[in-house]
Amino acid sequence: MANVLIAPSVLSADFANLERDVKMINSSKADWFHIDIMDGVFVPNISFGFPVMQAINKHAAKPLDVHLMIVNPEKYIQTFKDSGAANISVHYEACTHLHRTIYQIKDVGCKAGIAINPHTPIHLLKDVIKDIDLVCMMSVNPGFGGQKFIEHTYQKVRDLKQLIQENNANVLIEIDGGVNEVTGPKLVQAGADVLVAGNYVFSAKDPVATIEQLKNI
Ligand SMILES: O=C(CO)[C@H](O)[C@H](O)COP(=O)(O)O
Repeated sequence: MANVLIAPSVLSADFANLERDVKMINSSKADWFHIDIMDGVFVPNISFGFPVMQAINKHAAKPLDVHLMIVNPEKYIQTFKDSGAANISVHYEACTHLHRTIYQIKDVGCKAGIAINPHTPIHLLKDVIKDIDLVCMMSVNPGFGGQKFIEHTYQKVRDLKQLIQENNANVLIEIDGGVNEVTGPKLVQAGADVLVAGNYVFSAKDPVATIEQLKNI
C-alpha cells in the first residue's frame, strides 16, 4: 500500500464551526492541515488571513501546510511561520526571485514548496528542483474549492516524478484540486505523495471515514 499523505483543505470547512472541524481533522487519519491563503489579486477570491490561521493553529494537532495564492509572498514568510506554518508553498507564477524566496522559507525553519498553476510546465522547475521539499501541483485553476479536476494532471505528475528522479531530488508531489475517490487512486498510481482534499472531505456525510478512505489508497 502506498503511504500517501492526506491534507484536508480547511477552505471547505464550516468557518462558523472551525474549532469543531479542526478537531475532526485531529481525530482523523489526516496527516496535515492544508491552509489556502488567497489575496484577491493573484487569484479572484479572498479566503482568510493571519488571525484565522492562528486560531486554527491553536487547536491543530498536525502540521499546517500553507499554500500562498498571493502576490509578493516574500513579504509575509516570517509572519506565516510565526502563525504556525510547517510548510510554505509559494506560486512559481507569483515570484520574481523564486530561488531567494525558497531560501527565505528555509531560513525561517519551514519546508519550502512551489505551487504551479495548471498551465505551468514541469520543465520550468528544473533549476530549483534540488532546492525544494514539495511541489503543490494545481489540478484546478486556483481560487475556489469544489472545481472539476483537470485530466492533464496525471501526465504532469509522471513528468514531475521523472524530473525528481533524474535529479536525485527529495521532493514530495502534492496534488491540489478535485481530489476524490476516482482521481485519488489514479494520482497515487501516477506518483503523487500528498493529496489535498477540500470539498470531497467536507461535503461527505462522514468526513473522518472519507479521509480514511483516501489514506487507504
Ligand atoms: O487551493 C485550492 C483552491 O485554490 C483548494 O485547496 C483546492 O481547490 C481543494 O479544493 P477541492 O478539493 O474542493 O477541489
